[in-house]
Amino acid sequence: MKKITIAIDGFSSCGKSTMAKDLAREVGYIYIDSGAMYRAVTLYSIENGIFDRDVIDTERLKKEIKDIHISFRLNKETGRPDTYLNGVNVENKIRSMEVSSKVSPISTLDFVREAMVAQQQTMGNEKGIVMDGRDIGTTVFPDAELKIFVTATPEIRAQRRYDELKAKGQEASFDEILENVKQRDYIDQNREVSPLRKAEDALLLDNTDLSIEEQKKWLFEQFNKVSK
Ligand SMILES: Nc1ncnc2c1ncn2[C@@H]1O[C@H](COP(=O)(O)OP(=O)(O)OP(=O)(O)O)[C@@H](O)[C@H]1O
Ligand SMILES: Nc1ccn([C@@H]2O[C@H](COP(=O)(O)O)[C@@H](O)[C@H]2O)c(=O)n1
Repeated sequence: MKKITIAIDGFSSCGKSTMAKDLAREVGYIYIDSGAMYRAVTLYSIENGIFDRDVIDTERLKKEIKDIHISFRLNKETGRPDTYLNGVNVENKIRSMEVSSKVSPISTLDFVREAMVAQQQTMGNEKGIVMDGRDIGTTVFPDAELKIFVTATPEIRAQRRYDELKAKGQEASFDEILENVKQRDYIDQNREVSPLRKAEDALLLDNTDLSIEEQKKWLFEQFNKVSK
């Protein structure tokens, strides 16, 4: 079977990585969570004083972007890749509400996007990759053989994230999560560089009323059609 490139884009917390990870594991492809890379740059900026409240010192970040090294290593316990920032496992830290509230402004910066896209394209140069994000089908892999664009109502997305955090025993406010989801969607859709949008040749999946199993089955069907 020939190896292909799979791009899964869509709105915040709509299930992109759940679908992408499952498919990658089943078909033996590499899985890359591109959002984790923008989150790692954001964490670096928070930890290194590049933020003054919500203001970003863009000149400093521009100088230091070359010193920000992001990689993924398989976590044997979860069977999933963890994100490393300059050699340190930051998988939990990058999922905090503080990072979530600052990541979209960081992702509007052209030099940040340039650096991330270059690394993502290198990761995918041998195909056999499933990458999820916001601009994978439009900018990172415009020639991907399979492109999916996922959406669901903001309320259901916030509810799923809320349930996830509660199940992990973490403090969570539904209203705060919903506000964050809506705010990130707005910034991601309205930024100048590579705004979030469906690629013309992407298949649209609204999973508001689909279970994880149902969306998984749908994705496998699409994969089987294209990869033959
Ligand atoms: N169809 C579904 N029905 C119910 N829950 C789902 C469904 N798809 C995903 N989920 C759950 O919703 C939550 C968010 O999913 P996931 O992390 O895959 O979204 P994402 O689009 O990758 O998010 P992000 O934009 O933050 O990277 C997870 O808890 C996941 O288990
Ligand atoms: N290709 C991408 C991926 C992500 N972003 C930005 O990062 C934020 C966090 O992403 P998650 O997938 O973890 O939710 C997201 O809201 C975007 O601002 C991006 O710009 N491009």
